[in-house]
Amino acid sequence: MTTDHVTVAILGAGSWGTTFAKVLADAAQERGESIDIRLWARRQEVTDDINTNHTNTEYLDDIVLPDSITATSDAVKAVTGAEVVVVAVPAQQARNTLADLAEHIDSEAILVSLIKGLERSTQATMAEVFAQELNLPAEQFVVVSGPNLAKEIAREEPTATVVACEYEPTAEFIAAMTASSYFRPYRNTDVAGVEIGGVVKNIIALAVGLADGQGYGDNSKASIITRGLTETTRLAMAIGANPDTLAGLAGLGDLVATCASPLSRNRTAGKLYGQGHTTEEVVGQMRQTAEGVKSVSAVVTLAHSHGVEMPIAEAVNAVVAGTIQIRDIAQLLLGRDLKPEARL
Ligand SMILES: NC(=O)c1ccc[n+]([C@@H]2O[C@H](COP(=O)([O-])OP(=O)(O)OC[C@H]3O[C@@H](n4cnc5c(N)ncnc54)[C@H](O)[C@@H]3O)[C@@H](O)[C@H]2O)c1
Ligand SMILES: O=P(O)(O)OC[C@H](O)CO
Repeated sequence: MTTDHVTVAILGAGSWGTTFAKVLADAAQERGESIDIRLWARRQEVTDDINTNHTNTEYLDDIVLPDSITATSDAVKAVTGAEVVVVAVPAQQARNTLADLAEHIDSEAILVSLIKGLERSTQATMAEVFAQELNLPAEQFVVVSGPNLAKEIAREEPTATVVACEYEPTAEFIAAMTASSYFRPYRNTDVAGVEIGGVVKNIIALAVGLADGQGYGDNSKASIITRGLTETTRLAMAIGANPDTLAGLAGLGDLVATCASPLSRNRTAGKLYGQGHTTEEVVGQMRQTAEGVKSVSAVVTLAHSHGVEMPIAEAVNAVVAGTIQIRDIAQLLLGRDLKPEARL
């Protein structure tokens, strides 16, 4: 696999899909290689903004996008002939999006998931959804996940990430396509660990936002982050992941970025809950995807099926479902049986 003259389709021209297009374009330019990036946007006004002004103002303000990115509202046109297909739609839309395009995606194409969510109705990871819908071998599935707040990356602020594939040469290829002066990818073969890290950190960020909305300070938030990492790691190990992955960029790294940043949509949604808003009100106010709200019930169901204890995720699930009063959460978590700190 060579990185020169690659044709890439990106499905989803929101914050991260558009930013990732810029990452690929800038990396190719730095290597002195050409790349053809077709970004699929559902709405014509987004397509027009990208093609005419080289901006995606709705999601990325006045960030200028490289010329090698073209937008189309025709998803079939975007994926036809693409050697790499990147998927950046919300998790609950992944299956339908792939099913609609399955016959047009090249059987040898590499599929890259940027998604940090589980499918709510099946508790499937994106690795599972992609494999089921495209009959995709593990060697062709890559997940990219890490402390990657899109707006910071679009401004070319330095960051690292994880590019995971069970077949290391594929991860190596996608890492080579993304590496640039502001974006440093590390390879990993632990797809399950990388995916779970990205999914559960959104739920922990909701909990941190909740604490914020309640007016609690840094001790409460540090406690949630630390114990949140413990329960994330427990779930990841139960589905066969390597605990080291969760101590890395796709676990701890992303957890810190998301829980600390006012840019995080999950943390912002959590804060609204903490201020007393209902799920209907929170979803109504959020203009972008907060995956944790949709994924939390699936995470809790998955944890139950593996006999894994996840008290913070359980509490967030109860808040999202509207079955608990916000003021009762602290006592729900602090009133549990005392036990040794042992991490796992
Ligand atoms: N924004 C970030 O900083 C960031 C970083 C890393 C990972 N992610 C993950 O990337 C994924 C996408 O997030 P985002 O931030 O780009 O979201 P976003 O809300 O900014 O954009 C989502 C995109 O999906 C499209 N979309 C919405 N519903 C759709 C449907 N029914 N069918 C097809 N397309 C649909 C939207 O039009 C939009 O283009 C999420 O899983 C998120 O967790 C986001
Ligand atoms: O804005 P959030 O909460 O979806 O988080 C964005 C990224 O996942 C951070 O790595």
